[in-house]
Amino acid sequence: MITMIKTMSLSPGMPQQQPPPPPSLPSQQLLSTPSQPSTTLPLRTIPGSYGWPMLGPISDRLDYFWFQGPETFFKKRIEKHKSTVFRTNVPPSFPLFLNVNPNVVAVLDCKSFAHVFDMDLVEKKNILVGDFMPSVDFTGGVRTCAYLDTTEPQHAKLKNFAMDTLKRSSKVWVTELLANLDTMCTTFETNIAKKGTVSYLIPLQRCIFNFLVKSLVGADPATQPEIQESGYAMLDRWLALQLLPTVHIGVLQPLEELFLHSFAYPFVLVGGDYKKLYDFIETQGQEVLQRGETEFGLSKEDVIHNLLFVLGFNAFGGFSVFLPSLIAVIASDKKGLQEKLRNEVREKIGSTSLTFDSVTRLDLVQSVVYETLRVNPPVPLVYGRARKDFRLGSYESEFDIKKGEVLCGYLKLIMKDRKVFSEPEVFKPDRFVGEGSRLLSYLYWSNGPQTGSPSEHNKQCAAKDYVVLTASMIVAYLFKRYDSFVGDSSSITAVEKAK
Ligand code: HEM
Repeated sequence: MITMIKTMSLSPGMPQQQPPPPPSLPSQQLLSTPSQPSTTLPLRTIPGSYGWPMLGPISDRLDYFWFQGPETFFKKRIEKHKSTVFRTNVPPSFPLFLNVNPNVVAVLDCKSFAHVFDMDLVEKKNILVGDFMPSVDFTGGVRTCAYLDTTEPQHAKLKNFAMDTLKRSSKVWVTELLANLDTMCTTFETNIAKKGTVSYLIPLQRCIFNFLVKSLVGADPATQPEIQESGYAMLDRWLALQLLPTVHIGVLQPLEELFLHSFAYPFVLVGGDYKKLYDFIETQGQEVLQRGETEFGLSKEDVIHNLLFVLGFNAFGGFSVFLPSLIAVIASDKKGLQEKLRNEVREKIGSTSLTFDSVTRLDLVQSVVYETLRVNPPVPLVYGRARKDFRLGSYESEFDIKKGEVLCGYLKLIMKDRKVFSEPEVFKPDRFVGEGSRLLSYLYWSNGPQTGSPSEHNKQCAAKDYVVLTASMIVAYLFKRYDSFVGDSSSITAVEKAK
């Protein structure tokens, strides 16, 4: 099986593996363990403020969603405060989010953000998308794994269940992924021949949905035509209603502000869809349900709601955002990247079949996947709440953090940290090849370093390695099938089949 997938257990409360010093940092600036502050850095009051009650949060919200957009919002404040650590508000906020506290301490460099991985310092209860939490009605009244802190006993059970489900699914995962890629490519080849340009977003989502349901649930969507036909769209609607108050769309202002960011939409609008998906898993996922109940001591309801969350939110949601950005990087290339990828795939894989082991030999393919995750992290914001008072260090200063304060990391800027990544704004396909693999300690897309190991004692993505291997396999598949292809993040305009 996959040699990369390790489940090294850390003892409870033990800080996560610390990253080595960034390659471009002089030795006197080595990263100290977050919980052991360096003695040489000056103590500074955290710059920035939350502004007047109500007015501060509204003004920040309008900047974030409308006038600046998230990336400029954070960049401008780094410049203003001359610090990668500062106080600000993040949406959602007033008027109709009265119980949500928008105040956060932004941590926007690799060193200060790494404190969020230290479960001694940071609590992760109900903080997946910030202080705002979508109603538990969306998950059958159950707080699913991603909303649980590591100190809650249910977290260990559910995380172990998720990792076990992934491990067991790995054989089916590959065959199902490849079979569904065949179907998807055949569909859009036919459509390109007819229409010239095709949008691949729906075929791609169908492909992701089918292979994930077969792999994670062990069920065939084809047994229920409505699930096969519309299961992916049901998940899209369910995801959208939960996340709308926090997501920047940037095309409909000011309507977006009034109708999408001002209140939370009720579950009832997608209740029918959710019930259909729940019933499908209950009737078709007997084996995985039984394992959850007998081996992990979970109730049937906990298993189904958590499976649906892992399937729909973590896996389907994550891949639906990530894969179009990966395809866009490759399909829009004009600098010879396709040729290099094609050569690597054909030299190292040739006509042999694709396996998780064989794609780990594709250094450039994997580096392109890592670089896409660095430049376009699919989950851009990660939060944590201080478990106790502690001192947090950036490269230049230290700051006192008080128990209960929320730390907010915007990964798109964190992984462009100049002290770690040279020419951070540039997409360098081979950044992580050879010596560059040292940088994997600073690739944080999974809520932990790429060199770390997800476990019940931390909150790192259970599928950290599966995501990279799956994406690498898709790239390898495309270059076995095509000599080249042209397109962007939503459509393909031309494909040249392998000769
Ligand atoms: C491109 C795809 C994916 C991305 C970008 C992604 C990203 C993430 C991130 C950032 C977190 C941490 C969130 C936080 O605590 O702030 C997370 C957690 C998690 N992910 Fe993924 N994920 C992906 C795919 C998957 C898949 C395929 C699975 C399937 C099992 C999965 C299972 C989980 C679970 C169970 C957690 C919760 C971990 C915990 O509570 O300790 N993810 N994911």
